[in-house]
Amino acid sequence: MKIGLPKEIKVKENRVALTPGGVATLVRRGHTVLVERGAGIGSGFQDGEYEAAGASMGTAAEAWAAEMVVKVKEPIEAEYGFLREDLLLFTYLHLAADRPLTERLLESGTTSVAYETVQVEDGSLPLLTPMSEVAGRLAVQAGAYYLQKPNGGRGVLLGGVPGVQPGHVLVIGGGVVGTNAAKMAMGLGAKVTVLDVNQKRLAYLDDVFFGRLTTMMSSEANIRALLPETDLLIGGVLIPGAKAPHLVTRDMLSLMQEGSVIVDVAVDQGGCVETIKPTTHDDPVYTIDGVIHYGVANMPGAVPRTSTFALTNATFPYVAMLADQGLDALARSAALRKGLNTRGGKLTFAGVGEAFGLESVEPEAALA
Ligand SMILES: NC(=O)C1=CN([C@@H]2O[C@H](COP(=O)(O)OP(=O)(O)OC[C@H]3O[C@@H](n4cnc5c(N)ncnc54)[C@H](O)[C@@H]3O)[C@@H](O)[C@H]2O)C=CC1
Ligand SMILES: CC(=O)C(=O)O
Ligand SMILES: [Mg+2]
Repeated sequence: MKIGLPKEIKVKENRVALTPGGVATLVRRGHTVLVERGAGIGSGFQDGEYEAAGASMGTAAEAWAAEMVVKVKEPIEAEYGFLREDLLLFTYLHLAADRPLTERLLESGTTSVAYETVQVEDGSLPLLTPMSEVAGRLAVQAGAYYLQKPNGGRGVLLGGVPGVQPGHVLVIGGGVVGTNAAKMAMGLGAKVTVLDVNQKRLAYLDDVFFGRLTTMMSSEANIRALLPETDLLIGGVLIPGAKAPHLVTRDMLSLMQEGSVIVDVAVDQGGCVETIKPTTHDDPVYTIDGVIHYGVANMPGAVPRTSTFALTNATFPYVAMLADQGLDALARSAALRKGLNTRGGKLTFAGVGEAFGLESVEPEAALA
């Protein structure tokens, strides 16, 4: 198969979807890989390393002309023109929060497989997990930074010092993002509370962290009770493929202290905080009612050297499956089939259909 690897052009997105090692494996298996010049630079991979791995180097248009394009982030407007009916696109899409892209994928007839909805039998999301680990950990670093007075925050050191209370980190959603955020926050010495609606998850966190954090059922009453004492709120809620529920509403901001910080990692699925909107690494925060909001939708892009390895470790087996088997891979792998979001002008992911009031069909029907 001809596989294209374009350079990411979202603001400060320095990850790349294949390492030179991944390219070498694909070439050994008989595939042709076309890499856009400079695609790996942000992650520390020179063009020469891709050439040595057997790739041809070219322009964005040449990479996009391949049968399958592998990317990291969703196509942004400047890339919409590359979408076409005989293209297989494998990348993060987060369509439930992006109507324009959903429409362009449908109009163009592109076959798109979203990393974040590939789902294995135990219900976990193997291609989202590594980036959620990164983003959960980064959320605490970002939050600690913006809590500092010169950065606009209320001047709280998360770990406190002997004789002074630590900061309080409230994590909503105790999945991968939430657990990694909680670990980092505890590592700094903060007081940590995790909310989830999944009792089993709360029990797991309670067992693993043995009283070092507090778990509570996620409910409006509990959120309202906790907000006045929260210095840093981290949003890590996910209903796979669907728009996130708004658990912190606009009126609740007045319960928070001035200079407290919200990092809503779930922003890529619309966010669990009503007032969050997507921001970029160039301009990551804004303030509403005295509360700093951080809404970067590609947080792992800030640590590309770590993230590219973590992402490609997880994606590569699926890239190889699609390269070797083409669309048959979707027929054979139930996990990959869950990743199918659009095919031949049809929407194949129900959560996206529900977000926009669009009709969706089963992936099997669109592939038949
Ligand atoms: N901004 C960024 O750069 C990145 C964003 N993300 C996003 O972070 C979000 C979380 O991802 P993961 O942690 O991997 O998901 P996950 O599935 O591991 O965890 C989500 C948790 O939310 C819980 N939940 C569902 N409804 C809830 C409610 N009403 N109240 C409290 N908890 C609730 C679930 O029970 C689950 O434990 C996703 O939207 C993901 O796309 C992930 C990586 C990077
Ligand atoms: C999950 C995601 O969207 C990211 O890593 O950028
Ligand atoms: Mg996004």
